[in-house]
Amino acid sequence: MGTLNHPLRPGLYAITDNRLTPPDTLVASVEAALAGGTCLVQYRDKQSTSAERLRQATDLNALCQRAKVPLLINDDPELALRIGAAGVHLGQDDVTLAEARALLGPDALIGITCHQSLNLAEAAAAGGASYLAFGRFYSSQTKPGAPAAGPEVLTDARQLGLPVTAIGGITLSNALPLILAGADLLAVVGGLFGGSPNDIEQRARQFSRLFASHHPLFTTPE
Ligand SMILES: Cc1ncc(COP(=O)(O)OP(=O)(O)O)c(N)n1
Ligand SMILES: Cc1ncsc1CCOP(=O)(O)O
Ligand SMILES: [Mg+2]
Repeated sequence: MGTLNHPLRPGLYAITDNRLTPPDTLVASVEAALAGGTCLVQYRDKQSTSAERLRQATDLNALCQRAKVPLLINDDPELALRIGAAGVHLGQDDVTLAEARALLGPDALIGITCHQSLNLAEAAAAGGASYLAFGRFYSSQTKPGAPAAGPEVLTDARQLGLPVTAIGGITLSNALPLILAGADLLAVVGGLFGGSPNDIEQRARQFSRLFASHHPLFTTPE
């Protein structure tokens, strides 16, 4: 996964969601996910007002900084810049990678959605992306219309030398084939934050254990 000095560690990538992590439970839910070994967090919120997004992202950034885990903001490089988040995740219809890189600078983490396309991944790698995201791999209640992908793209994308992320309908029951196919990060919404909030830490820990057992570069944080 990437080079030795790359700040991204392999493991669970927790993504928030208005429905499953509403404002009143957002911080506690992410705190539980971090306690279970989550190694990357994305604030993804397409419904709240700008003021609410600013407050929630600020709270999450403080939490993630304490845990020494990068926080990325979905879609919104300006919000990432404003709160000093580690970076952004961008899709093919969002602000371009070049614009985000110009705004956030060389050290920002910028992840790019590549759906199931190695061509999109090559373009993202050439443009300076920090990781490549593929999916959806399974049916997803969070984003049902996302284009489908198969695990072979994860294997093929490893040749590009960047961390490879899988997303879409991932649960503890279907995660392992994606790690074995080459995923460095599993980006999860429903499979982590769906179900009982009391079990978020335990679910995160079980995802982390899958990486510990099956990913060659998995390390536990200091
Ligand atoms: C890790 C990760 N991968 C893919 C996405 C999807 O991004 P995008 O295609 O821009 O869709 P939205 O999330 O904005 O609906 C993601 N957010 N994170
Ligand atoms: C944002 C996104 N992009 C592709 S699938 C997806 C949703 C992931 O959520 P879930 O883990 O609940 O399927
Ligand atoms: Mg987007």
